[in-house]
Amino acid sequence: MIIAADLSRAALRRQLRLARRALSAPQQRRAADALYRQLAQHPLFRRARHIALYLPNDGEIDPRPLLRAAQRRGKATYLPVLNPWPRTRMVFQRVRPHEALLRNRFGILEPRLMHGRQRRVWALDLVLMPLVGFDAEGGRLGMGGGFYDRSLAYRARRKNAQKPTLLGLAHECQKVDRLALASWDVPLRATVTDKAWY
Ligand SMILES: Nc1nc2c(c(=O)[nH]1)N(C=O)[C@@H](CNc1ccc(C(=O)N[C@@H](CCC(=O)O)C(=O)O)cc1)CN2
Ligand SMILES: Nc1ncnc2c1ncn2[C@@H]1O[C@H](COP(=O)(O)OP(=O)(O)OP(=O)(O)O)[C@@H](O)[C@H]1O
Repeated sequence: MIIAADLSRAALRRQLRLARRALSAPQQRRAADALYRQLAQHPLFRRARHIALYLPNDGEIDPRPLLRAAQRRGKATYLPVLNPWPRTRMVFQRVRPHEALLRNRFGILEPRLMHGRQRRVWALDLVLMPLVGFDAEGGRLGMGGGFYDRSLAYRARRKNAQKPTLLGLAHECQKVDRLALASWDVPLRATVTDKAWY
């Protein structure tokens, strides 16, 4: 059975979530600024016209400075929205600067579900992904819902699918030496932290 592996994954998640939640408000602000400086002038960000981001939750590094920069530059910006049915599905929906947001079942802010504003993942240029842990080989440990993995599952079947570029965003303290990849894990092009690119 795979219980031992599952347990260590769960324990790893707990530790890493504690570490990012322990960051103070000023540390979070500095990290968000530093992340912005790592990415805002990078060609992957500058060239992308359709970009998915997220709104920070549970101590995640805050990509809102990048969200605002993308909107200022006239890019289309998207946020993940959980589907009411099937509950395992997540879609990417366009979000505009002062749009009202609602809390989903995990307490994360998201736009109100509107089918006409959704875009298929493979038609996005860049997806900036939240994560709990990462390694330098493109490994990503998420919250455990499998939402990103499922929405990107087509990549495993079409290995040469180039779009979208996947970048993890994280605090430096979320780095681990090596994550065991599950069969459904979709490798990241890189993870960007407040300190470096991996
Ligand atoms: N900011 C952000 N938005 C995101 C994600 C994310 O990781 N970060 N997601 C990435 O997938 C999706 C939401 N996935 C999530 C999966 C589990 C939990 C969570 O907190 N689970 C609780 C227990 C479940 C419950 O409260 O009912 C927990 O683990 O404590 C939260 C979000 C979509 N939006
Ligand atoms: N492509 C897929 N098809 C079906 N089920 C999947 C797929 N990807 C992941 N899952 C399911 O989702 C569960 C959670 O996966 P995993 O622990 O890798 O999520 P995660 O990457 O941490 O979460 P998230 O992507 O939401 O941040 C797995 O146990 C698996 O059953």
